[in-house]
Amino acid sequence: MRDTTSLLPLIVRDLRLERDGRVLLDVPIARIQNRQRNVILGPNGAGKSLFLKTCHGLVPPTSGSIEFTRPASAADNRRKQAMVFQKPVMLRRSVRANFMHALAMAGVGWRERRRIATETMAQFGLSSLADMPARVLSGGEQQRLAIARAASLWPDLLFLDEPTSSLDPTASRQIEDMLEILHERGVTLVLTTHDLGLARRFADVILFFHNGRLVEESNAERFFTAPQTPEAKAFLEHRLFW
Ligand SMILES: Nc1ncnc2c1ncn2[C@@H]1O[C@H](COP(=O)(O)OP(=O)(O)OP(=O)(O)O)[C@@H](O)[C@H]1O
Repeated sequence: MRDTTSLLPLIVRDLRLERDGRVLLDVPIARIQNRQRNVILGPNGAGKSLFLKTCHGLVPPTSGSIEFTRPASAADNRRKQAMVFQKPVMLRRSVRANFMHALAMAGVGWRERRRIATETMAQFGLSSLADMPARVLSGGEQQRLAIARAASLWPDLLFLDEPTSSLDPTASRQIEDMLEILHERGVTLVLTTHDLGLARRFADVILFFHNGRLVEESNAERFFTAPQTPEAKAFLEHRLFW
């Protein structure tokens, strides 16, 4: 049963990430609200992936804070947020075993692991692949497995780095359908993408980055119809380069 006590909103304040004298991230304030579909846009090298990894706790910032409004224990925090990487990491085992391993790592008992794995595979159309070695799946199937595996404990917050990159239109649509299911089940989503079609269809909120700076955080409809900054306007007109 999903725990309905959310950690969110997540508030980012005065976040800076510097490496070798270069400012890679500069985010005075950002808010990830409960149950929203947040899409991070920006040109190559804008800092989108770094922002995700920093919010997820994988990259420590140079300064600033990233805080959940309702802080939980460290163990709860780990269980309540998950991240799917651009290149999914698959164990050299079956699809089912990939689920079982992830659930074991999260401290779920054996009987419960089997039940959750079976249910999650059924929910996301992966049952017929259960005994296939995960490494031989197509790119689209691997991405579906990676998302379903991360979602199997129904985290509060799921970060996804370019979940549809290098997928064909059908596989991309399957991923989008999965994301809609997660949204409907109350998972807050934060994803990066270069697919403006996906962003227009899917996003509630856009966080637009340029040169490491969060230039605009806005309701998605407003972002696409009336961008507030010259950078966002240029980006939407395909005129913004690094
Ligand atoms: N560990 C690191 N150390 C130093 N610089 C880094 C590190 N990781 C990323 N960078 C630099 O930070 C900048 C932002 O990288 P990031 O991967 O976040 O961009 P992005 O917006 O996700 O780009 P893309 O759309 O091309 O994936 C880049 O200039 C990159 O070279």
